[in-house]
Amino acid sequence: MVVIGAGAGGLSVAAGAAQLGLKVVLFEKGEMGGDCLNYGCVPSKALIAAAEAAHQAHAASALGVRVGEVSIDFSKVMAHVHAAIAAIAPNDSQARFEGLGVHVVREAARFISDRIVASDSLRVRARKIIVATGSHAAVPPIPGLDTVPYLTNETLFGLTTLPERLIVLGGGPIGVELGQAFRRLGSEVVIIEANALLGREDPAAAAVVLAQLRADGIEVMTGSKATRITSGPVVEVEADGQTRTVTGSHLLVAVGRSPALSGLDLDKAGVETDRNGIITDKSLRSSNRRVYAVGDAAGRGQFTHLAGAHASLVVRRTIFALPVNADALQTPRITYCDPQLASIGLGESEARAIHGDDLRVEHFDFAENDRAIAEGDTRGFGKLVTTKKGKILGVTLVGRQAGDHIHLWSLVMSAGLKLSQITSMIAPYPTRGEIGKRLAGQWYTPALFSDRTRRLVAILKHFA
Ligand SMILES: Cc1cc2nc3c(=O)[nH]c(=O)nc-3n(C[C@H](O)[C@H](O)[C@H](O)COP(=O)(O)OP(=O)(O)OC[C@H]3O[C@@H](n4cnc5c(N)ncnc54)[C@H](O)[C@@H]3O)c2cc1C
Ligand SMILES: NC(=O)c1ccc[n+]([C@@H]2O[C@H](COP(=O)([O-])OP(=O)(O)OC[C@H]3O[C@@H](n4cnc5c(N)ncnc54)[C@H](O)[C@@H]3O)[C@@H](O)[C@H]2O)c1
Repeated sequence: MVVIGAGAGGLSVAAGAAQLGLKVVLFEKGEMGGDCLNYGCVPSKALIAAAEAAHQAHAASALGVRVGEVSIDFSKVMAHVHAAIAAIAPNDSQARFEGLGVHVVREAARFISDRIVASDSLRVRARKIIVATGSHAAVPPIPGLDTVPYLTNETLFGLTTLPERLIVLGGGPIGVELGQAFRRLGSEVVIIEANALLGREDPAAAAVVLAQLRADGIEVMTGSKATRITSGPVVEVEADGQTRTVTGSHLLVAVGRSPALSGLDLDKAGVETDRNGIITDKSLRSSNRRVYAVGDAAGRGQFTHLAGAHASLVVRRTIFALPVNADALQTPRITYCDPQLASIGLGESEARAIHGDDLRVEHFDFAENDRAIAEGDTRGFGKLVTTKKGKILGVTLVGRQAGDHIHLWSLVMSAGLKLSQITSMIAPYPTRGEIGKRLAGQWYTPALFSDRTRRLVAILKHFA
């Protein structure tokens, strides 16, 4: 087996296949661990941890805790970011994978034919080839952008001084997480978003995040398109037919991701692609029956946990010849801003577009959750969307640590559990996680306390 790319997806396939006794050649042209370890999840969450600590220090006075003046030592913050990468790196290292029996080649790979892959020093004829080359920051064709220096996720974590005024282009998960982190570390931040902030998520949940970003002092411009960029950087922005300029000290481009497929010579292998990535069937197989795609390169979503899920499907399919279905995966999505926004399955409007009136929506505010009250942080809510018969279609949670509380729903949806199984669970008190059981319980409330049930109880009491 040949695996191209040693990120979350490629490493998981390589580890699984090698431990099952296959001969595996793994090509990696950059850092072992790919985007997640080096330029994505790990450094961003380490930066967010520092920003959160600064924010909590400021917020402590509301709970009666006085903290002295809070100041940021940016070089120490960055040292923490790089220490987190270094602590996790051994898991993804060349030495570890060679120890598992993988032949690791630190070179760029490309297709020579439908089953031959080559790098500068090696040529391999493979039975199965897994493309796990990930994605990179999309650079939009905004006039002038190519004439000014700008940051992407690949260069941002190399900063040695805190940006004075950071302009963030794009209000998706990357722009929101990093924009808020830099604001809380002391930068002035402007987020320029062409449409709605976190536009793929429930609008009411995104509004809770938007309110917090503004309370943090971030200037969030929604419905605002960057139309020209000149040095400064100065960004010309169009909104509601008006043009205004935004000036900063640094510019971060976070307007989406493009699959990293250039230089692979996929046409020589007959592998078809579209703008999202390699076109695959439900078993993640491409138009070439020997070639599979996983992770960001497969264009089915961009999450480390999804890349890992793809890897296990590909191992099952290619090694055990078992049927698998990547179309049926239920993938949780979490934006690690504060408050966190976590969701799985369909949002309310998507569900309505598919199921029309055959829909029920349960809503529960953290303001009614005892733990949230005790913590003095009642921002956010949970929303459960089902069919009228109770089939679970999706869940959105927005609030402190919402990401940890979407796990329940990930299990429920992937295992096809019923709402009644959630209500029969004992949820420990007082936890924010109780919101899951409350949403499920609320679904039964109208039927439980209906006139019909009362009439039934009136009859039963004569026999009890
Ligand atoms: C700032 C940021 C924050 C993120 N935060 C999160 C998060 O909190 N949670 C989450 O789930 N996801 C997060 N993501 C997304 C996550 O990083 C990606 O979904 C994940 O890394 C995809 O894994 P992958 O294996 O598909 O690709 P990658 O991790 O990108 O790995 C691909 C590898 O292939 C190599 N490669 C490419 N072409 C070739 C070639 N021709 N030959 C040899 N090697 C090649 C690359 O060098 C790279 O190492 C974040 C992304 C960013 C940018
Ligand atoms: N916590 C996580 O799991 C996490 C964190 C970061 C990234 N990711 C993954 O990486 C993906 C990419 O994130 P992203 O935020 O770069 O992309 P995105 O596509 O999710 O959001 C980009 C935003 O930029 C806006 N935009 C596009 N062109 C613009 C322009 N010219 N001017 C102003 N705004 C413009 C879009 O409207 C969109 O809202 C995510 O969708 C996610 O799958 C995950």
